[in-house]
Amino acid sequence: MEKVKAKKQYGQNFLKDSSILNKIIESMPHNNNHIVEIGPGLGDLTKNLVKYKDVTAYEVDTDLIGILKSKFAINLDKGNLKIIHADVLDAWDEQKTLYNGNYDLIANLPYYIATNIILKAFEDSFCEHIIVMVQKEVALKFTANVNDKEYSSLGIITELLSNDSKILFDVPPEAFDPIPKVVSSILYIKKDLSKNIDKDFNRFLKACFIQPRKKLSKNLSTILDKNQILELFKELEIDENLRPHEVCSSLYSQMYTKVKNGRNKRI
Ligand SMILES: C[S@@+](CC[C@H](N)C(=O)[O-])C[C@H]1O[C@@H](n2cnc3c(N)ncnc32)[C@H](O)[C@@H]1O
Repeated sequence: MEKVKAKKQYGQNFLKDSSILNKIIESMPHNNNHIVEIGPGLGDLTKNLVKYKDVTAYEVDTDLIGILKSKFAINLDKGNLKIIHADVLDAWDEQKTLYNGNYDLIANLPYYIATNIILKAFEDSFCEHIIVMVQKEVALKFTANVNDKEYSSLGIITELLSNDSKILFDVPPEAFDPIPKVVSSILYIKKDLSKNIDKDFNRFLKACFIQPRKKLSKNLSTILDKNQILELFKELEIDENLRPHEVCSSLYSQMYTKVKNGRNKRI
C-alpha cells in the first residue's frame, strides 16, 4: 500500500486497528439514514461504512482526494459513495447541512476542530446521530453531568439537545499511525430532533463559564449588573455561592430565557 506522510496541520492520525474499526461499525445505528464521514483519510473506516450504507465523505487534503478516488472508483461509479473535496466547516457554513436528508455522522475526527464539528452537528437539523472518535478529555466534557469537574457549556448543550449521550469505549494511542500523545474515545450522541438552540445561548454559556472555578455570580457580572444577578438568582432560587459546574442545564436554560427577555440585552 502507498505510504503517505501524515500531515500534522490536518490532524492526521490514521486508524489502523481492525478490531476498533469493527467496533465502530457495530455501533452504527440500525436505521435507513445516510452516513456522513468527515476526514476519510486513507479510507480505512470508509471501506467498512460503504459495505452497509450510502456515504458522503468530506476531505480537505488534496493529496488524499486522489488516493481516495482511485481506491473507491467502484463505489463512486455505483453511486454509494460521494467524496467531497472541501474544508467541512466551510461546507457547513455554505450549505447549512452536510447532507440533504436524515444522516448519521460517523468519523474519526481531526482533533484540532473536533469540538467545533460536534457543535455544528448539533446545529444541523438533518444530523441525527453523532458517533465520533475524539480526544478522551473532549468526550468527557460532552458527556459530563452537573457537579462533575468537566461539566461545561458542552455538557449543558448535550443535555439540552440530546436523548442519549455516552462514551462507547476508549481507544489506545497504539491503534493509530502516527501514534498520538493522547487517549481517544468513541463518543455517541443521539440528538433530540425536536429541539434546537438559540445561537446566543452559546455566548451566554461562554460568559457563565469564563472563569470556571470562580462563582457563577462573578462570571455573570461581565454581562449583567449586580441587581440583575441578585434578582435572577432569587427568582430561580439559585444559591449565590455556586460555581458554574454546580448549576444544572435546565437552570441555565431558564436563566438565559429570563436574561434574553429582560431589559438588559448585552448578550
Ligand atoms: C484523524 S484523521 C482520520 C482519518 C481516517 N478517517 C482514519 O480513521 O484513519 C482526520 C482526517 O480529517 C481530515 N481533515 C482535517 N481537517 C479537515 C477539514 N477541515 N475538513 C475535512 N477534513 C479534514 C484529515 O485530512 C484526515 O484525513
